[in-house]
Amino acid sequence: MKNRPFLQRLRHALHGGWYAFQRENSLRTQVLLAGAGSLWLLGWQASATHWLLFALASALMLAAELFNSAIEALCDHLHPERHPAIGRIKDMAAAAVLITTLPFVLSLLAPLWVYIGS
Ligand SMILES: Nc1ncnc2c1ncn2[C@@H]1O[C@H](COP(=O)(O)OP(=O)(O)OP(=O)(O)O)[C@@H](O)[C@H]1O
Repeated sequence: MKNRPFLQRLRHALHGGWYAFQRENSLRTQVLLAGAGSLWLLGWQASATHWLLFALASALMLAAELFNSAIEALCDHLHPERHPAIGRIKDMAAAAVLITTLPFVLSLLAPLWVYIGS
């Protein structure tokens, strides 16, 4: 199953993303936030640098959420019963997502800072 053709791997990745999107409320919320953030930057006629920062921050946040969802799904599959260790693992994965929301919010505030400073 290793070293499959690129198009096949791409199909698997898109399938995984779509599965997570259908299953996870928080991923859908973050996609919505990224969309709303794009409208916000459009409204500010943001510079290329601000768009780049926003794109990087959004990609980081969405990727972290996908990893979080994958860890949650793995935990639930391997250990469906409640256990303090599973709770801690899920809490750590959630903390990683929380950290990535900081650059996302900062990337949205960047045009505002430039405006206030000018
Ligand atoms: N099997 C378990 N054993 C112990 N605690 C758990 C277990 N499953 C979840 N928890 C606790 O509940 C919290 C929420 O877990 P859950 O799997 O419901 O994620 P979620 O709220 O759907 O997260 P997300 O919004 O990222 O999808 C975990 O962070 C953990 O503290």
